[in-house]
Parts: sequence; structure tokens; C-alpha cells
Amino acid sequence: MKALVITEGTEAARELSAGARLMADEVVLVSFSDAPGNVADKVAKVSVPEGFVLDDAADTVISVFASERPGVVLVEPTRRLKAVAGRLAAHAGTAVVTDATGFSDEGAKSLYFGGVAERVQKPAGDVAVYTVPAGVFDGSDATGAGVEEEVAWVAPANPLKLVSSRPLQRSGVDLGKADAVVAAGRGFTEESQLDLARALCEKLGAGLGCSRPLTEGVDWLPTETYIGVSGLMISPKVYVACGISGQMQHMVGCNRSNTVFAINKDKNAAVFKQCDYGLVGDIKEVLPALTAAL
Ligand SMILES: Cc1cc2nc3c(=O)[nH]c(=O)nc-3n(C[C@H](O)[C@H](O)[C@H](O)COP(=O)(O)OP(=O)(O)OC[C@H]3O[C@@H](n4cnc5c(N)ncnc54)[C@H](O)[C@@H]3O)c2cc1C
Repeated sequence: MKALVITEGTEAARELSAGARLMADEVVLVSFSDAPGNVADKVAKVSVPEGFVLDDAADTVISVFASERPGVVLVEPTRRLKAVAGRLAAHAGTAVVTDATGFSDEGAKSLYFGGVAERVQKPAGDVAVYTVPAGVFDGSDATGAGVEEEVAWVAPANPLKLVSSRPLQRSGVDLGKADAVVAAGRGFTEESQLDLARALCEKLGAGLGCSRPLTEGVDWLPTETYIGVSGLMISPKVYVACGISGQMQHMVGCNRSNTVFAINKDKNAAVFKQCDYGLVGDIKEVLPALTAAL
């Protein structure tokens, strides 16, 4: 059986290709960026032409799917590739199993009800299409000749119109790979207070993440750093949730961390039911004290 791996990022290409190797004899990687060498047998390189957007790559990916005829498809769950996965699955007469975090003969394990439960699902059709978050497979296990092939762009009948674009703000830290992540929430009421979290990050060697309101409400941190169901799903060794209430849309992105610490001034905050260690206190007092004590 063949597996198709569809990714935007190089680390995801490594991890998902390693995972695909466990499920199939041949691994074909569809790559939209510079693919890492020797992680798949074949690399189908897709360049998005000027004026088009990656969200519209479904027809191109379907053309690869039609020629390769894979039995299993693993997709990196970026916003754009989730849209591509949905359209590919519809084309293949199946449904996407989203955010699969484990695979066995019984099916794929994934989070349910926003992360408060787990379920095991079998593919709905002949082809299995999974989105797989970071950290499920070990990218260092990926192997393959990496024979590259350019794929011709297939323009959709009704393409999205690109009105404007601006460069993505980069945080400089790959939170998907960080051993420790400090995450700031709406308990931070001024942007300057983020320096308290940054100081703790420095002491811990951690990356700085956040809840969604800090990227989409006030734009204090780059969109790529928010954790949760619609953002990053990460599994660091240590996750420190600071001034975060613990709503499921956020916690589903971090509840696979080895150890979760929470700091919140409200002793009844939901986050305290979902952490390993909780500290009731004001971040303005707790963070400087913690940083000094470390
Ligand atoms: C479809 C959908 C998808 C979503 N996806 C995501 C997602 O991917 N990621 C995500 O994060 N959110 C997501 N959300 C939003 C989510 O529902 C919550 O609104 C959000 O996570 C809340 O962020 P918060 O915990 O920082 O803020 P709040 O819920 O406002 O909590 C702030 C917390 O800070 C505490 N606090 C206040 N001041 C202090 C202080 N001085 N010291 C200590 N503690 C303090 C408060 O007690 C409170 O518990 C989504 C929502 C929807 C509808």
C-alpha cells in the first residue's frame, strides 16, 4: 500500500513521513516548501503560482492522489491544509479523521468534545485520511530516496481572489519542538506584562505561546503562537499556563504535555481541574517571584 503525506512545514514532513512508513510500503510526500531530503520515497513538489493561494491546492493534490492511488493519507493540520484534506476526502468518498494522536488495529485515537474525551475511529471509506498534529511520530525515523518530481498546478474553477498579503510575523521559536512552553492568557492586561512571561521563558529555556485572544483580540503575539483547537496542538515536557482560564478550546492544544502548571488568581478557574500543579495567585506577583527563585 502507498501513503500520501501532505505538509507545509519541514518538521511535519519528517514526522508524518516517518508515521506513514509504519503504515505503508511506499511513501509519497506532497510538499509546498523545500522538502527535507530522504524522508520519503518520492517528493511531489507543488509551487503555488503567482496570484493563487495554497488554500486552492485541493485540485492539484487530487491530481497527485489520482496518479498515486494511496490507501492512507496523512495531512499536517495547518488551517490551509485542513481545507485541502476535507476536499480530498470528499473526492475520495470518505471523511477526514481529525487530529489523530495514535494508531492501532482498532482505529485512530483522537480527542473528542474539545479534548475532554477520546475516541477511536475507523476510516469511513476505502481510503483513510487523517490530520495528525505535531509530536505523534518521531521525525528522525523518516527514510526514503526522496526522488523529486514537479507537479503541475491545477487551477480550481472558482479560485480565491488574493486581495492583499503581508509577511508573517515569526516568533523565532518552534513551539512544536520546544521542551517547555510558557503560555500567556487574558490575565495579562497590558502588553508590557508579557515581559514577565518572557523572563520566565528565559529561565526555563521555554518558548512563549498564548491563548487565542492575545493574538486575535489584541495582536500582542504572532498568530502562529496561539495554542488550541484552532491553533497549535503541542506536547512539550512542561507547559505553564499563566492567566489562562482553561477553556477546552485552549486546553485541547496542550493537554498532551507531560506536566501542566497553571497560575491563575481565581481558585475556581477551570484550568485547575486540568493541570498537574496549580498556583492561585496574581501573575504580576507570582511570575517575578518564580523567575527569581529558579
Ligand atoms: C470555535 C472557537 C475556537 C477557538 N479556538 C481557540 C484556540 O485554539 N485557542 C484558544 O486559546 N482559544 C480558542 N478559542 C477561545 C476560547 O474559547 C477562549 O475564549 C480563550 O481560550 C480564553 O482565553 P484566556 O483563557 O486567555 O482568557 P479568559 O477566559 O478571559 O481567562 C483569563 C483568565 O485569567 C485569569 N486572570 C485574570 N487576571 C489575572 C492575574 N492578574 N493573574 C492571574 N490570573 C489572572 C482569570 O481568572 C481568568 O481565568 C476558541 C473559541 C471558539 C469559539
